[in-house]
Amino acid sequence: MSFALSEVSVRYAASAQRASLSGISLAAQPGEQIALIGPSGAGKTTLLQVLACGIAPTEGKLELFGQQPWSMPDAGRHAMRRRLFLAPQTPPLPPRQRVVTAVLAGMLPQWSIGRALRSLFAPVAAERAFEALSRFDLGDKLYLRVDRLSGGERQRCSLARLLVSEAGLLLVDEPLSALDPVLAERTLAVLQQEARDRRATLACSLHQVDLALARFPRIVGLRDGRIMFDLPREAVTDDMIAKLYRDAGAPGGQADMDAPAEPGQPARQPLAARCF
Ligand SMILES: Nc1ncnc2c1ncn2[C@@H]1O[C@H](COP(=O)(O)OP(=O)(O)OP(=O)(O)O)[C@@H](O)[C@H]1O
Repeated sequence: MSFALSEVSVRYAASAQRASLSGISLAAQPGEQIALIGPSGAGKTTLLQVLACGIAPTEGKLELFGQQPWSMPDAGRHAMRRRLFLAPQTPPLPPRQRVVTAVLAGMLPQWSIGRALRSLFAPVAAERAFEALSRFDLGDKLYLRVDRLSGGERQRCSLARLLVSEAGLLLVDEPLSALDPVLAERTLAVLQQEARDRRATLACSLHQVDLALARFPRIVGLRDGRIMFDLPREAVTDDMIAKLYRDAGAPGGQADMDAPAEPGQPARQPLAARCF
């Protein structure tokens, strides 16, 4: 098993009265490709952060590669993080850094401190960065400064980091948000091919539902921190998608349903429970 979440809940200190994830159970075999879909605020980023050991579950259990990272000493958990790669929604690329250095940061977990320091001054594997960037049509940007890139180029530069990593679990958070439809399709194809080539597990959050259904064999629909469905794409219906996104964030959505009922009125059912 690449990962297994059982009954995982997350409450952020800043919004502790409401769980951002509620009792999530989800597991993936090596090599599986899973799309996470759902409205804004559904908990997709939080779920990826939990899988990346960036956030400890408030309740429940996380297993990665058959081990429980939060039962380990810090050093063991850091070692485990080297086996996964999280490409965040907003890439943390230093603006004044050259693209080559930013991409090679994806290799840092494999390098000694000496090699990492040397590479800051003279990139030690520039050809790897060039190959990765070329797969996203950015080979000519190798020595440009990051702040000279467009938003879409920066996003793909961040994904090139994933290509030079050696991770077996690839966690990708909305990788296509700054890309036009043609580039989005090509970029996703590169990510999925890379995952197949290295037999890595890929979990990818997407707002492009059509693309998710067209390209991913397994679709997980999240809403209000809960899994609404976890199905092969052939089993996902238009009705399920409509319900997943219906009234999300609008008055009458989950937040409204959580409000106490008026005296004498029956307690209101959460929206999720009504829909599914
Ligand atoms: N650091 C934080 N502190 C407090 N609440 C947070 C924090 N991060 C996320 N949340 C809350 O947790 C919930 C889930 O957020 P999350 O970012 O996981 O959703 P998402 O599905 O990735 O949304 P989007 O599609 O808009 O990126 C939201 O209600 C959000 O406000």
